[in-house]
Parts: sequence; C-alpha cells; structure tokens
Amino acid sequence: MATVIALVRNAFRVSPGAVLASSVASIVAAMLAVLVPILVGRAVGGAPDAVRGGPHPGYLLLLAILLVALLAGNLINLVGNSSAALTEGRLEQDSDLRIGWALSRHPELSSVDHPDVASRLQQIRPRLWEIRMATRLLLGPAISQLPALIGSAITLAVMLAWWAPLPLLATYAVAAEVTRRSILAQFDVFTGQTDAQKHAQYAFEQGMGKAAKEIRIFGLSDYLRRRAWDFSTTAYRPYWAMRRRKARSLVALSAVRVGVAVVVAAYAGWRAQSGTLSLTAFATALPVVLTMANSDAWMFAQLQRGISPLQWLNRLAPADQFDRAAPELSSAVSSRARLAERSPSAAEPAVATPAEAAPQIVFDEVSFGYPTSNKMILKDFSLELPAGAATALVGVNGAGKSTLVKLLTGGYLPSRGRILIDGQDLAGFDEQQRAAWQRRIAPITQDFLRLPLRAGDNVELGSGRAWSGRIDGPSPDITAELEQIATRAGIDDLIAKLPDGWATPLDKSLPGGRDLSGGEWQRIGLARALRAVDSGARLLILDEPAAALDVESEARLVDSYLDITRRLTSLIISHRFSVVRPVPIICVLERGRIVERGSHQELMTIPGGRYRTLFTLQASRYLAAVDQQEVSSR
Ligand SMILES: Nc1ncnc2c1ncn2[C@@H]1O[C@H](COP(=O)(O)OP(=O)(O)OP(=O)(O)O)[C@@H](O)[C@H]1O
Repeated sequence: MATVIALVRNAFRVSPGAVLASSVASIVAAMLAVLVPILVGRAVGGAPDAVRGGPHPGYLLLLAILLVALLAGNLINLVGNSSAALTEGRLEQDSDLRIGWALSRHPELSSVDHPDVASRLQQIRPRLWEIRMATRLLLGPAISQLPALIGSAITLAVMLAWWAPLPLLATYAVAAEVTRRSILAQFDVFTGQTDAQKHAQYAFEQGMGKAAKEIRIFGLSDYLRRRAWDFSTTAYRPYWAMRRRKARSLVALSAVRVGVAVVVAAYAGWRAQSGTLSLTAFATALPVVLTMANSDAWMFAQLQRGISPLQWLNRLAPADQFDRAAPELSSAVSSRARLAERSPSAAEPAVATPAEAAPQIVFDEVSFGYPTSNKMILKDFSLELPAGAATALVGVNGAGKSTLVKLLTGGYLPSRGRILIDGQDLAGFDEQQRAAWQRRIAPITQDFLRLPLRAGDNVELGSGRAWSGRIDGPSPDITAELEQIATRAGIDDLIAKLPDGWATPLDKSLPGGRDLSGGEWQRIGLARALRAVDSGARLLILDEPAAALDVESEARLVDSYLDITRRLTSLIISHRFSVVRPVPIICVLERGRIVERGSHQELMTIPGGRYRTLFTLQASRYLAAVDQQEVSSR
C-alpha cells in the first residue's frame, strides 16, 4: 500500500489532471469488464426467443447497450492511454530536472565529486524508467484489475456456484506472489553485479568516447571488446541461471491456472448440458472465467520495481524542496509550453556587482585531505593573496595546486584552519553567500568548459548568462563588447576565421559548426574569464592557462597578463616558469606548504633554492635546444 501511495503522490504532483483522468478511465474499464460478460450472457440467452419470435424492442435495446459498452471500452482505453503517456512524459522530465537540480544546487563539489554519488547515479539512473512503468501500470491496469476481479468473482458466484471463483482466485493469488518473488530476486541478482556491469559499460564506452583515437592506434579495440563481453557475461550469468529456475515454476503455475479455468468452464458446460444452468448464465460464466484466468499476476510485482528508484530520487532531490527551491522548473514540468519559452539558462544569475572591490584572501594554517582518502594534500598551509595584486604559484605535479583552487572557490572546505575572504571565514558563509562568492571569481581551470554552443555563448557565459539570456535565442547586438574582449584574449583572428563569426556553433556535429583545437579552446576560456571580470568578478584564477598555447599565444598572454589583471586579485598557476616570471609575487608549493615566496629576481638569488633550481633546469633545456638548432643550421 505504501508503494501505491508513494507512486500516486509522485505522479499527482506533476500531472494531477492526467492522473485523475487515467484513474477514472481505469475504474470505468473495470466496471465494463464485469458489465460486458453480463450483457453478452443476456444477449446469448435471449437469442433463441429473438430468432423464434423476431427481435422485440427490449432485446434490441440490450444489443444497443452492449454495442455502446464495447465502443465505450475503446474510448476509455484511448483516454487512459493518452493520460498515462502524458503523465509518463512529465515524470521523465521531472526526474531529470530534479537530479540536475540536486547535483548542481550546492556550491561545494563534495556532493558530486564523491565516488559513492557517481556510482549510485550510474546504478539508479538507468532504472528511472521503472518509476514511469510502475506508475503507468498502477494508473492503468492495476487500478482496474482488482475491482474487475472482485466483480467477476461475484458474478461467477451468482451465475454458476458460490465456490466457482475460489480456485480461480486462489491460483491467481499464488501466481501473483510467486511472480513478485521472482521479479524481486532479479533485482537482487543485478544489484549484486554492479561492479561487473560498470566495468562492462566502461569498456564498451571507451571505444566510442574521447579515447577512441588512441584505442584504435594502440590496437586496443579487440581487448576492450573481450573485456566488455567477459564482464557482461559475469554480470548476466547469475541472472540467466536464476531466470531459468524461475521460468520453470512460472510455467508450471500457468499450467495450473489454465487447468483450473478448464475445470470450472467444463463444470459450467456440464450443468448447461444437464439443464441445471440457463443459457444466459452459461454465456455469462464463460467470459468471466476467461477474464479471471487471464488476469496478469505480474502487475503488482512490477509496481514494487518502481519504488526503489523513486526512494533514491526522493532522497537525492526531495520533491517538496525542489518545488520550493526551483518553482520555475517545477511548474514548467506541468506546463511544457512555459518550459519551452523559458529555458533554464534564462534564470537570473547572481552576478557580482561591478562596483565590488578586489578581495584580499588569506589561507590561515589550512590543512585539507579529500573525504575519500586519508592523505593530507595541504598541511598547515598559509598564503596571502593581497587585494588587487597578482600572485603566481608553481609546484611539481600533485603538489596540490588545483586542490588549492577548489578550496579557494568554496568547492571544498578545509579540514583545519581558515580561508579568510576580506577577513571573513569562508567556512562560515551560508549557501547563498558561498554562491555569491563564486560569482566574484573568474576562473580558467585545467579542465575548462568546452560547450557545444555558439562562440558568442561560450564567451558570454562568463557573465553568468547565455548570449541573449537563452542558449538558443536570437543573437543580440552585443558584438561590440565581445569584440573588445576578443582583442584582449587574443581570439579576434579566431572569431574572424569562423564561418559565421560569433554565431558559429563550436561543435562540428551541429549545422554550420566547427571544432576548435585545444589551444583555441583555451583562448576561448580566457575570453570567458575576462567576460566574467567585466561583469563584476574580482578574483581571476588562471590554472595552467598556457598549457595548450603555442609559443606566440603564450608570449601574448604573458605580455598582456599584468594589464589583464590590473585592479584584480589574481592567482596564476603554471609549470611554465616563463609564464609566471613577470608576476610580482611567486610562491613555490611543495609537499602541501609554501617553501619560497618572492619576485623572480628575489627567488633567483637564493642559492640552491627550489625556484632557482627548477627555473634553471627548465631554461637550460630550452637553451640546449636552441644551441642544438644553431649548431645544426651552421
Ligand atoms: N577528487 C579527489 N579525490 C581524492 N584525491 C584527489 C582528488 N583530486 C586530486 N586528488 C589528489 O590530490 C593530490 C593533489 O592533486 P592536485 O590536482 O591538487 O595537484 P596539482 O598540483 O594541481 O597537480 P598537477 O600539476 O599535475 O595539475 C594528488 O595526489 C591527487 O591524486
């Protein structure tokens, strides 16, 4: 019963009208399932008299009612199916929007970064259709089946014998219970096989995803295919074995149900033959026996399948919280037209006020380790990013530079110590304050966004909204602003080369679209960060901004860097010493601590210093390459 209530509540929330319509249709269908055999019985029973004496008006009326009942059955089916399809569509949209909302609502990354969340999402997401399937069954056949069974049983008891429906009901109940157990056992087998399923799916997807090129070059396709096959066989083998076992018992049960129906029908035939059962009663009893014997016994078990994905969805994205926090999305589910008019991107973003000053940031004895590991990445880490000044951070791979960015942007909170923003502890910010803090940041992260949108949108998103407020909206006349950013970010030549300029989609699978190279994407990322600065962001974070740039573009970035970061607090992270060299404050991060701090000139004077060693190592390799080139050109 709890399952039924949960499914109905969930469906009624998104589609009350359609839920009512399907429920009414199902109840009417149940009434017709009882009424039609009674009418058929009367029509058959009255047929001999009608043939002998000609059809009298009462008989014709009966036939007319039977005809209307049969036609009404078709109409009711149509209403029920259309309403159920509408409800299903809305449920699908609702669950997608709720998952999207739940995973993106927190400013912290920990809610999505945790392997448990990813694994659960991968496991349950493909099962969301079971909520829809269970709801459809509930609102359709499940509602009509019980009243139809009870009505048929009463009809049979009255028309044939009081005990006649009992064996039919008893075999139905046994079949329903056995099917329920069998279906639930299938889940258990699958739930226990998720690791094998995950491996199989991963191996299958690799050959088609981003790694497809390397997979082919390394000749790994066969290896991946075998791996996908082996893992999927491992995942399915226990399932097949269980299905074989269960299939035998289900076939035996079906045979018993058919046998019972044949015995009851034969008893009716014997009584009609011996003259103790009227033709009307006999003609009514036969279709009733058929209805009862054919009642699907698996339906109620299927209802239960919907409950575990629904419980998961309700835990991840409680419906009442979603309705309160995102009324625009929530109401859009029940009105497709409104959703189409107003895409989610049109939601007003919290853009920082342009007047806001550049922040001062202090890491005060910060220690941090990821929740999934015992290792401390930062230990008693202290650093000041002075307001309105540029600071650079260098360090070897895995030193914790990107982790620092995640902490600074409020994606994670320190395990110990404080991060002070203008003297205020970031850990004390509520969700709204943390989101507002994130709007004051213009980032280029190592895995920067590459959205399959128009070039203009990819840059304009830095302002917190899509071009024109709608991803697919008309191009507004903001070209002057974008042109100015393009010059600063060095993408003016790139935009000029695109067939439709700013309006060119950056994905070659879209009409008129183009693909960009890694370095071109990185320059688009820089332009987006600059757009964010123009919209009020005052902390610029550039994490390896030159990783994909050619020498010329890198030189352009370095030359313009101090100009770009003027009046901003900025943090630039790079392995390339040529990139950090002009920055007035350079910090060297090692084993989770700042071990050196100063300008390039100051750091180069420290004998045996870490910066000096690494800089000399990198510079000497370039010089050796230049020498080599000169020798060979002579
Ligand atoms: N989500 C995560 N969960 C657990 N450990 C992580 C996570 N992200 C990073 N780490 C670990 O934290 C350490 C620091 O990683 P981080 O990415 O901050 O280094 P980095 O200095 O930016 O390295 P690189 O120069 O290679 O980009 C590494 O040992 C890494 O394995």
